[in-house]
Amino acid sequence: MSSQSEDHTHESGEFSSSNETVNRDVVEQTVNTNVEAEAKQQDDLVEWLNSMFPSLSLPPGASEEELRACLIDGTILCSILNRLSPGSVDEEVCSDLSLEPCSENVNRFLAAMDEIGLPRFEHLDLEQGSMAKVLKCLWTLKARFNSNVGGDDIQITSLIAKSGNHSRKRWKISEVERIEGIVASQGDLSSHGRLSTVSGEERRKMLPESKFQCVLRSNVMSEPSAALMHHVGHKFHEVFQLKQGHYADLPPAKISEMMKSNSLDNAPTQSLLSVVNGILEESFERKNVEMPHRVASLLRKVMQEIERRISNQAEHLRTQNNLYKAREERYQSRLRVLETLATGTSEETQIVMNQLQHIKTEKIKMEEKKKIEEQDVVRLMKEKDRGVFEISALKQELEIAKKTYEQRCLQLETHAKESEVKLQEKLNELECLLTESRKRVKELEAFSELKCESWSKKEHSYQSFMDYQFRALRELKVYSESFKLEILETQRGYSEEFSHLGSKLKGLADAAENYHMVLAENRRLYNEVQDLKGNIRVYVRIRPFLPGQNKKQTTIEYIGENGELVVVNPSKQGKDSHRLFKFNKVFGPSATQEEVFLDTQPLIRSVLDGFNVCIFAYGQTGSGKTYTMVYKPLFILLPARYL
Ligand SMILES: Nc1ncnc2c1ncn2[C@@H]1O[C@H](COP(=O)(O)OP(=O)(O)OP(=O)(O)O)[C@@H](O)[C@H]1O
Repeated sequence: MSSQSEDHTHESGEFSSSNETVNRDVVEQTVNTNVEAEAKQQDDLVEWLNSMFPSLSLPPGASEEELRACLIDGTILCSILNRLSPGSVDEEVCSDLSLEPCSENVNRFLAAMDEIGLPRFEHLDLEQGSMAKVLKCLWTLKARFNSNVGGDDIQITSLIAKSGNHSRKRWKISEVERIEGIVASQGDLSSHGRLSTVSGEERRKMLPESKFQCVLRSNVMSEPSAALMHHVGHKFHEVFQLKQGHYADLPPAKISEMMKSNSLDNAPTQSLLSVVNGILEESFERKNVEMPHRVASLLRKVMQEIERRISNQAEHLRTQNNLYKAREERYQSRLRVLETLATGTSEETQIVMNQLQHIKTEKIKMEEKKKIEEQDVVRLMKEKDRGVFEISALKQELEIAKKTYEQRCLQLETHAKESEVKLQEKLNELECLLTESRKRVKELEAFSELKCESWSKKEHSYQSFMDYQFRALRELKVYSESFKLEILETQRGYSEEFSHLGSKLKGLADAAENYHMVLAENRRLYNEVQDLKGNIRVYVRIRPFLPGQNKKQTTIEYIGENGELVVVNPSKQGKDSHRLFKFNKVFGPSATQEEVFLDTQPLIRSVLDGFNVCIFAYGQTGSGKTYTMVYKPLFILLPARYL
């Protein structure tokens, strides 16, 4: 298959040997070409299968899946092989193929293919994925076995060579003989140029001849055609028919004729070599006898012809080598293209695998969902049973309720009849009451008439009272007018008095202003007096004995009115025992808090006048400093004008 597509590509020139960088267009073209070729091969296969097994009735252009469905059980495959090569698969087994597992049939077919030596496929190729390998196998089978005697002979030859002895065991002897007969009928394959398609190893097996003879048989030795051989090579045939020692006896005219003509060019190489061998053997036999000049010339001429052919062969081999190299490069580029395609296909396969994985995941989810739904169904069935049970219970309850309701209705009807009787009685009573009420209404109407009369009398009396009040009101208005006149008169008198008092008040304000001036002067004079009394004054207060103290141990001997104080010192004698001190004032033990405050009161007045004053107490602990300084009713004694 690849060989054909390769040839096709080569013919159409889609791939050139210099196409190192394969661009996308070329790739696409190649792919399209391959796809078209594969589609054609697939159609041919379908046609072939239909021709072999009409019962299959495969549609033209059947898809791979249709072919897979047809071939997957292996029956058709075994039948094909038995048709092409009867006995490849056991007939008895084949007749019972329907009872065999599918894989067994396929196994037999694959084993037979292995024995024959044709390319096979794997089970997986037949079961899933691309059918390319399976189709390729069938195509090869068709190509190899379909070629009969008049068909592609070299393919049959190749098949035999490849199959070897191993495959012959399975093949019928008659079949092998038939094909070998075909090969034998080919004669000299080199003359037809068909051996070139067979590999060197196969060629060696097929033609176990000497290397030299193989060279002679090669088509690249510029052998003359059969027609030419028939036309001009008869002379060499005659020479070849000569017995040893006769080359020297050939007439010179004949040798000249052979050398002058184009016979050498057209003679087969084998004949030329036979001539050389003959001449050489003859010269060896003659030993010391000199070879005739004409024979030597013929030998030289023949040798020159052989050399020319060998050089042509070498040139041809070089050309072939270059051709093979070019083809190899072309194959390399095609391989790269196919690798690129394979990479793309693997990516697509990866995507498909991912999608498959996704589908599997979704399938698992769906199964889980289905399980949940089944559980729901079971639950719903249970709920339904429970509902049915509840409905039956409710029906029973409804029956009971219905009976109860009927009894209740009967009771109510009885009660309604009793109530109706009672209501009738009540109605009678109410009619009696209505009659009585009407009587009362009449009585009340009479009473209301009486009341109306009394109310009319009262209205009359009220009317007279109102008239009296209106009269009194008019009188009051007259009085109020007179009062207004009096008030105006009084207001006038008051305004006169107010103006008089204003003049008096102005005089008083003037007097008060003079008074303030006098008062300021007085204050100034007062503070001047305080200054004159002394800015620093020292007072002494003698604390009385506290309860529990001995009153006889006093050191105060004399307290003068003018601030003199005499203190006695018992530890000293004479004049030094008495000391006289002079202060602004001395308060004795009997002096009260009020007395002390009265003496300091002017200083506090000076403070209120804005002068700075400081009073502090000095003395030993417990001498009465706090007692003296703290005098709570101090402000009560301030003169009223400073408050
Ligand atoms: N003139 C007084 N008349 C009666 N009791 C007094 C007099 N002076 C002081 N005392 C009494 O003497 C005691 C001591 O007085 P005070 O606490 O005033 O002394 P002090 O000098 O302030 O003492 P300290 O320096 O420890 O504060 C107090 O119990 C107080 O009542």
